[in-house]
Amino acid sequence: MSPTPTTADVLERLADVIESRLPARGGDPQASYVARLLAKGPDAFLKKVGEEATEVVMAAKDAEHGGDAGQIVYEVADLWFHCMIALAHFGLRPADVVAELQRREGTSGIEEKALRKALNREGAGE
Ligand SMILES: N=c1c2ncn([C@@H]3O[C@H](COP(=O)(O)OP(=O)(O)OP(=O)(O)O)[C@@H](O)[C@H]3O)c2ncn1[C@@H]1O[C@H](COP(=O)(O)O)[C@@H](O)[C@H]1O
Repeated sequence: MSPTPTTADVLERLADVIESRLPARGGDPQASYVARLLAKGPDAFLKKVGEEATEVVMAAKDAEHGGDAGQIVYEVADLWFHCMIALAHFGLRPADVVAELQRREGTSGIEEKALRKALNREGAGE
């Protein structure tokens, strides 16, 4: 029996497939949705990122009013997928995002925001 794939396995495998669709890797826009978006360039896939983010918001608002929470999963999957296309275009991997989240682990958002404000004030010579 094959082991259950971890979240990281699935993201890494998808990132490999997306990378294989890059124009520099010979991705075929006739045969692949990812290759088609990558060939069109950043405006095309960034537009999709914006649209999918809006769809996540709409699904969450629906769920708040008694709609199906499963729809949020569906829309977040679309959003992550299109974000991964953007990452691939810029030579980045899901592991880079995970590393950034790991770096933030244990730092309260409130603390981090206060530190950022203090640094900005210092930078402005206040
Ligand atoms: N995870 C996905 C995935 N999620 C969503 N989509 C596609 O994303 C597209 C956009 O979704 P929308 O809901 O916005 O659909 P739409 O409004 O018809 O799209 P547009 O006309 O605006 O482009 C749809 O065509 C979906 O099929 C995906 N297409 C591919 N993958 C993965 O990427 C791999 C490579 O795909 P290809 O490059 O197409 O072979 C696949 O094997 C999958 O693992």
